[in-house]
Amino acid sequence: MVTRGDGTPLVFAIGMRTRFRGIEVREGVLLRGRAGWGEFSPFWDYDAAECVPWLRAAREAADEGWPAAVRTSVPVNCTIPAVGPEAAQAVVAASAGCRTAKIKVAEPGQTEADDLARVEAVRDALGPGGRIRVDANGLWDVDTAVRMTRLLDKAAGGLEYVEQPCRTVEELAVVRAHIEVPVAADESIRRAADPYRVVELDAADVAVLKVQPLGGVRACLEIAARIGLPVVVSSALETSVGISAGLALAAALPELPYACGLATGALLTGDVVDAPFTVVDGALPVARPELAEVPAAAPETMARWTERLAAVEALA
Ligand SMILES: O=C(O)CCC(=O)C1=CC=C[C@@H](O)[C@@H]1C(=O)O
Ligand SMILES: [Mg+2]
Repeated sequence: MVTRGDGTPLVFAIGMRTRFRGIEVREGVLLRGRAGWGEFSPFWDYDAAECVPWLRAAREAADEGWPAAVRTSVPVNCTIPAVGPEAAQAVVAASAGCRTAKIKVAEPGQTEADDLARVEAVRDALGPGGRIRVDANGLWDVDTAVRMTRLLDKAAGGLEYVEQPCRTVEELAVVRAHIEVPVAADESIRRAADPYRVVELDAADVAVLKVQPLGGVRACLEIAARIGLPVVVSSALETSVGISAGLALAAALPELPYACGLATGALLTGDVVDAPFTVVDGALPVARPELAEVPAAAPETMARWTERLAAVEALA
């Protein structure tokens, strides 16, 4: 495991610009190997066993590197947290040419009217040619998912897809049978014992692939080759170290029919590399940036991650 000069692991803690996925600080550990740097940064609601693929992804990045790229640039979507209409339009305006927007909906404590207003505002900012997808993170029941997808489809002037409208694969299948909007499976793949059940149950049109939760670029390429659905690459809100792994996956996929959710560096107030990824004309370059001087995290944060890493390494 890489350490700072004094033998402590390289733990980072970076503030989020906006609360997203219930977090306000993004933490993790950077590992160095002969191939470069890897990022191990599972969210804290993952237990040690669920963190094993995250560690495998970090070790793949650090020790092996990634398969050959078939493209040098990846189109990306902008990611819009559960913010008000004006703030949502500001994200689109600052997205440096993204033609696709993914909008968080079904945020706990917010109303359906909040979601409809946010989606309408994004369509207004994006213009008629842009693509809009929404992500409910599995928080709707089936009836709400059917009703809200239809309403959001109208508010958006057409949705590209609805991501994880309900929690279970069975529920996704029922919703999919009752709506016109394509369904993208995310948690039903990355937190599932069997990621292929979404196909067995005819529950999704699109598969979302995230490198860390699914165990690395090669593991994701295997799912992409076997699942028989078009895939979209999405981040786990990583620093540019972790994003470079997502870009390596997007670069190695034979087909890339959707803009990828890899511009999430915009959600962080800082980074761990000298030249953080910056969107140009709605795309990111396939690259592996050099590490900067990473400010030391607080002692209790260091201790927490050192303990977590040891616990997961014991299972890996
Ligand atoms: O896909 C994107 O546009 C950005 C990444 C993103 O939306 C997410 C990252 C990590 C966990 C979730 O909060 C969320 C998702 O569910 O896809
Ligand atoms: Mg999602």
